[in-house]
Formats: sequence, C-alpha cells, structure tokens
Amino acid sequence: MNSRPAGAGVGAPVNDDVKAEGNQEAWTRICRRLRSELGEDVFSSWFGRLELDGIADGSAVLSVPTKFLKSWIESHYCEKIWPLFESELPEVKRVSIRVRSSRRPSFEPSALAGGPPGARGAVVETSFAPSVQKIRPDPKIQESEKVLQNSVKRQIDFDGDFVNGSPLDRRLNFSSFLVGRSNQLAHAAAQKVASASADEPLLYNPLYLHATVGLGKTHLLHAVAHAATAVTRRVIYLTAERFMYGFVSALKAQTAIAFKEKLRSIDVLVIDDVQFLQGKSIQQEFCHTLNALIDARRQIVIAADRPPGDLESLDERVRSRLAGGLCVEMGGLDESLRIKILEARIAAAKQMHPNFEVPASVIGYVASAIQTNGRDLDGAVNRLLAHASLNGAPIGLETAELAIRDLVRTHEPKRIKIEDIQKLVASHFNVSRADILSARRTANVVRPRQIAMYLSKMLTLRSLPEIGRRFGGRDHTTVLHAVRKIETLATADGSLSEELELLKRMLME
Ligand SMILES: Nc1ncnc2c1ncn2[C@@H]1O[C@H](COP(=O)(O)OP(=O)(O)OP(=O)(O)O)[C@@H](O)[C@H]1O
Repeated sequence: MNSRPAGAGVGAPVNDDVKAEGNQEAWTRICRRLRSELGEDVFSSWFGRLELDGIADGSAVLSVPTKFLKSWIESHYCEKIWPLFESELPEVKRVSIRVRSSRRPSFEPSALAGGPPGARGAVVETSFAPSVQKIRPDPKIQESEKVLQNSVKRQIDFDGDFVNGSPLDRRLNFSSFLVGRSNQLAHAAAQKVASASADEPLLYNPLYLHATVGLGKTHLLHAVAHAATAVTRRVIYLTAERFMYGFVSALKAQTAIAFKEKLRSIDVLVIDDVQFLQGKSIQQEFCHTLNALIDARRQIVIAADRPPGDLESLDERVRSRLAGGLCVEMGGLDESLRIKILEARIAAAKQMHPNFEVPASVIGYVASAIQTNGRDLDGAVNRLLAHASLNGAPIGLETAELAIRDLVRTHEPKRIKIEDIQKLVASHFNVSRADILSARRTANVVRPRQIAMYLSKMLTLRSLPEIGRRFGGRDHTTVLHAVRKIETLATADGSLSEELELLKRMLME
C-alpha cells in the first residue's frame, strides 16, 4: 500500500491532522517555488514524484520511487531544497529522502553473502540537514553521507558517458532467459528483433513489452541489446530516467543537437521503465526520437510495467506511437518455469560454492511457495545459500521454510486502475462516472467522489497530484481533504467503514 501522509491515519487526533495538513500546504508552496525557479520540465522530471511523507521531531521525510532519483536530487538539488524548508518550515532541522520501494537486487549468489539475508525490500534512506550548524552530527548519517558521496561520484563518472547508454549486465542474455508459456511470445519477438540484419524489414516496431515487477522485462531488454550488438548493430540501452537526464543535461550544456544526433544515428534503441518518463518537452523529444527512428527504419524496443494505454502521465501522441507496433504482455511465471529458474540459479551458485546442494523436494517447495516473480526467486536462492554456508549443513525442507519465510506471499496484489474505482463507485452510488469527474458539488455526487478518491489513494500507487488530475483536473489538496474526510467519517460510522471494505474487496477480486 502506498504511504499515507504521517498523522493521516484512521483515528489520528484532530490536532495532528491540522498539523499534517499545514505541513502539506507548506510542501505545496515549496514545490511551487521549486517549479517557478527550475521551470516546468526540470521540475516534473526530478520533483514530479517527490512526496512529503511526513514531519516528526524536526525531521522531514520525503520519498521518491527510485534510488536514481534519490541520489540525483540529493546530489544536485539539496542546496535548493534546504533554504525553502528553512523559510516555509523553520522547525525542520533535517530532511531525508527515502526510496518508496526497492528494485532489482542482484542474483549473483556471491553478492548476497556479504549482505543480510533480509535485505530485500529494504528502504534506502539518507538524511541531509538544512543547516549543518543546527544538528548534532550523527555518525550513522555521516557514514551514509560518505557512501552517498561516493555513489554520486560514480554516478557523475558514468553520467558523462550517458549517450553510450546505461550499463548492460552480461549475465542477462538470451541463454540465461528461461522460456515458459507466459513469456514465450515476448521471448520469440525479442529474439526476432535482436537477430534481424540491417536490410531485413522490421516486423515489430516498436516492440513493446509489459509486465508487473520482476517478470523478466529488463532481462529480455539486456538480452536484445547484447544480441543486436553481436550482429554489429549500433545499440543504445537507456532507462527512461537516463533518457530524461541525458536530455535535460544536454539542454543545459547546449549540446541538445549532438544528443539528438547521437540517438538518431543508432540502429536499435532500447528503453526500459518508460512509465517513468516525465515532462512535456522531454516527452516531445522522446516522441520526435521515436518518429525519426521509426521513419528511418531503426528498431525500437520498450519495456514498461503497464500497457501503453495505461501510461497516464504520457502524452496521447506518445502512447499511440508506442502502441503502433507489437505490444506483448509477459504473464506471471508458472510453476514449471519457476522450477527452471531456481535450478539455473542454484547451478550458477554451485560454481562458486561447490558444496551447495539443494534437493529436488526443496526446489519444489520453494517453487510452490514463491509465486510472485523472478526477483523473489533470486532472493530465495540467496537465502538458501546464506543458510547453507552459515550452518555448514545440507538444506532440508525445514531450513528452507525458515530461510524463505519472509518471501512467502500467496498472491501478487492485483493492480487496480483509478478508472475501475471510479466506475465501481459510480455504479454503487447510482451516479455516472461523468458526475464524479464533473465540477458538480451536490451532496449525492460529492460523497461518492470523495470515496473514489480515498480508494484511489489506498489501492493504487498514484500520487495525490496524479489522482487529482484523474478526477477532472483537481488540485492535490482536494484529494488530501477527501482522503482525510472519508477516514474520519469511517472511524465514526461503522456502516461506512463496512461499505468501504466491501468496495475494496470488489475491486481486489
Ligand atoms: N524467464 C526468466 N528467466 C530467467 N530469469 C528470469 C526470468 N524472468 C525473470 N528472471 C529474473 O528475475 C529477476 C527480475 O527480472 P527483471 O529485472 O528482468 O524484471 P523486470 O520485469 O524488469 O522488473 P521491474 O519492472 O521491477 O524492473 C532477474 O534476476 C531476472 O534475471
């Protein structure tokens, strides 16, 4: 579930609510000032997904969805953010940014040997202070700042070379990609585009792959980039964030023309996580690049966590361009595919740890217990390996159960769309969806609208501004007000709270 603003929980004292609302208003002012200082594009690229989670004991906690954004904001914009906090919220003595969810741990068995087995899903957080004199040095924070400085340095070293693409992982290739019913179409299409020679007609352009987390999109994209490079085609693999950063940096350095030329001179452009593309002129540039490459018969391969039509933050033209080639969904991994992935990971681990033995019964148990995604299977093998090396004993079922218990979830949560919430709530309250999106303020429309906003915040990962936009272009403070209002009413009114539970269940089925 997405984080709610601190103090906004059901039954939170009214004073806390008022304070939290005041903080959110100050945060809105900070954002407004940042937007006017930096311009719309830079703001929406780097700050569009930055949220204020809450303020407590003089510490403000902000959050972003990726590590990259976190370190980028910390390294480039702290000095802009601090003074704004000082003037809008003088009681804040420290600001920290955390990553809302973690992504992509390595499957290299040796990589986990040094890390704690429970590291998956950890929140990455680093603090920085608005004014160094105001805080007592905290050794943990100093340590993490050092780590951050080093990582920022590496980032800069790398960023200088961004047009050559994001780094490719040599382990993510076609031979390590295991094929099952759910991904065979995506795999076949990826192989086809990767192995095509320059004079062959392009059958699937763009090739658009989509799936929920950890189902192998990035793996396939890296495989395409490796294979296309091997047939001597010029390939660039970029995450959407690298693309944004590359474009914004090129604009600043007045090298935008070189940037565009470089991108348009390649044979295969591979872009990952396109759902993160933000900013009007960045999207325009992206659309121009797509058009120029497609017209010049160059291959484009894209991955995202949802189909093109659901990329709400993208311009309609970009969405339709993306949907104009072959669009393939990669489904969940079935049990036989999960077994194959586990066997391959265990075999890879055995190369470095020859005594690592996992009986077939344990593999079968892990494959049936972990149904979520490849990343969790990697995590399971890492945990088994850690237990085996710590105990020096072969892995039995009991040890396996203990080792992976934090990874065992029965179902991947269903992805719920705001549109579905609006439709269900409208029909439940006997109004139309158009009423919910309209400016009408009669009581029979206002309450369902607030309930739909509340459910959108609770059941989707959309931010308050995004929800506001999807409800007829309303401001995020209206959404926040609706969420609080419904929480307060539901605390006092048992039948409303039951009704909300019922709607949630219907949406999650
Ligand atoms: N079919 C597969 N064969 C081999 N490994 C797989 C397969 N599917 C997923 N994996 C492994 O699962 C892990 C997660 O996959 P990957 O990073 O490609 O997922 P993703 O779909 O890009 O996820 P996200 O949307 O979170 O970026 C990787 O280690 C990947 O190698």
